[in-house]
Amino acid sequence: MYTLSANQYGKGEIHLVRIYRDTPRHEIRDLTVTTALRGDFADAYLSGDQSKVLPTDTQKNTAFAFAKTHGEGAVEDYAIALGRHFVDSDPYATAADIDVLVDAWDRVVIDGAEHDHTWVKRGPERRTVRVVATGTGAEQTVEVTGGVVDLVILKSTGSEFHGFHKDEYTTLGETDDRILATSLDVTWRFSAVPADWDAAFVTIRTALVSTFATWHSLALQQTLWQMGQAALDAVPEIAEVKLTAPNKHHFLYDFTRFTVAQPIPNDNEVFHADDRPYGLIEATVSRA
Ligand SMILES: O=c1[nH]c(=O)c2[nH]c(=O)[nH]c2[nH]1
Repeated sequence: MYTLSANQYGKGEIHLVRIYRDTPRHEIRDLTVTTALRGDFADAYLSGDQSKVLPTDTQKNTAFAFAKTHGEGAVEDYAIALGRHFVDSDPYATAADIDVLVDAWDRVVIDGAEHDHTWVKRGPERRTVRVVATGTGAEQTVEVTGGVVDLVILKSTGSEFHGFHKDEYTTLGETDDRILATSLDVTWRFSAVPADWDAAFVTIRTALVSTFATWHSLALQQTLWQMGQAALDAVPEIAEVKLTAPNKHHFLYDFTRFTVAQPIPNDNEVFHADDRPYGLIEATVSRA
């Protein structure tokens, strides 16, 4: 009467910190890893037979072990090794999804000199890596998606919004000068392996941020379209960019309602930063 249409299982948000301490100047890598296996696991649900289930606890242990044994390259290399390991070694897994959130730490600077082993967490922005490893041997495919979440960005001018469609419920005023602010979640799908995963991330992030800053915006929609194109221009190894952008509205505070003797001017200087609701603007930009 019913069918188990889909299932997957794994460990959520394995928070692991790897310190590289081969020299007095240590390095830190702060990862939050989520694993998910797909494959011949229906019995675990349908009859309660767990004989094919590699425990999520084991998946967690493997994530920690690989931080040491496969942690020398980029985060992408680590995630690829972990994903491949699960599909190569688990006879019941046909696919493994590895999602990684990377927290950045900035080195403490004392009297102009970077400290060797102390950092301050940057946040909230985090780099993301998603690896989907499917199949084994010659049939194996590995898809890599890079990205960034919670990239909060604001420009105080260079943004307009007017000429929009209006109906009997429209109250929004037109503007040729407003704050444009968002918290970007962006992913980009790799169609080829870049020479340097870290350099690809920096190049794409720079393209996104500088386009947001320099493009004179007629709407957040138009800005996203420009940012997506800039990312594709910057790194040939990516095939598609998905952008999700809440429009973090900043409303000019209305001082004209006050009965003060001297009217208080507000020439785009004082805003109410409204956290919700927000416009939610999304776009996927692909190579034609
Ligand atoms: O850039 C914008 N796009 C919209 O679709 C929209 N709608 C709205 O009320 N403000 C804005 N701003």
